[in-house]
Amino acid sequence: MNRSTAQAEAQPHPHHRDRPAWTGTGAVTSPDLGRATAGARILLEALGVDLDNESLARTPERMAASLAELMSPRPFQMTTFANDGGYDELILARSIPLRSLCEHHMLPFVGVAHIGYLPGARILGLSKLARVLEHFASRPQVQERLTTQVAGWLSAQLSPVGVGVVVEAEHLCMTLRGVQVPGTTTITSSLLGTLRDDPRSRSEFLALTRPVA
Ligand SMILES: Nc1nc2c(ncn2[C@@H]2O[C@H](COP(=O)(O)OP(=O)(O)OP(=O)(O)O)[C@@H](O)[C@H]2O)c(=O)[nH]1
Ligand SMILES: [Zn+2]
Repeated sequence: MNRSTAQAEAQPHPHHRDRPAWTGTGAVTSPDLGRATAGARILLEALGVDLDNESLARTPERMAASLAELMSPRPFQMTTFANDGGYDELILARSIPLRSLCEHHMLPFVGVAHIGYLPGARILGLSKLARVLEHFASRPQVQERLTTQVAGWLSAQLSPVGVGVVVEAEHLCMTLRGVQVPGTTTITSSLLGTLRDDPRSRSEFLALTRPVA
């Protein structure tokens, strides 16, 4: 068993260029909750919210803590195993719940991801497919980048034959406000290696990620 840590990636990095290549952009640094609370108070008061009652008095603090929580991925161990049996078919985790924060409005987007790969010499602990999704979702995001970051991470960590990631999500900035189109979901995908280049593998992956009727 080969264990390396993804923990370091979640630590603050003063310079973006110091991050591992697969990190991509957008991981947050250590939050200053005191300053965030003061900022939330200013924001709410400027928006005309009266904080002078028991229920709302601690709302700036809760707001700061909630946003920080949504941007704090849980550290996880990266665990791979030798592909001793020479398994060479798709490994796919379907309908993994997803929550992230739209970086344009700081409102949630929620949905599911289907994450799969065709293994090479190593296979990944299954839970890590969900953990890596949470890892990249827990930061200000756009759905396209989230999708490619998860695929890029799997590719870099496992050197698999192919990788496929499909994300389907509802953006509250689009359904609750702004254009207000409830029920609209956005689908993004990132296919690498054989899953991108070989039409049969590609169709099999995309068929398996379609909603079950
Ligand atoms: N490509 C992409 N766009 C996103 C995502 N999340 C939100 N957006 C879009 O970001 C855009 C920001 O557009 P702006 O015109 O600057 O903001 P806005 O005035 O609030 O726009 P409306 O949402 O149309 O009211 C909007 O079109 C959002 O739908 C995402 O994950 N990917
Ligand atoms: Zn948005």
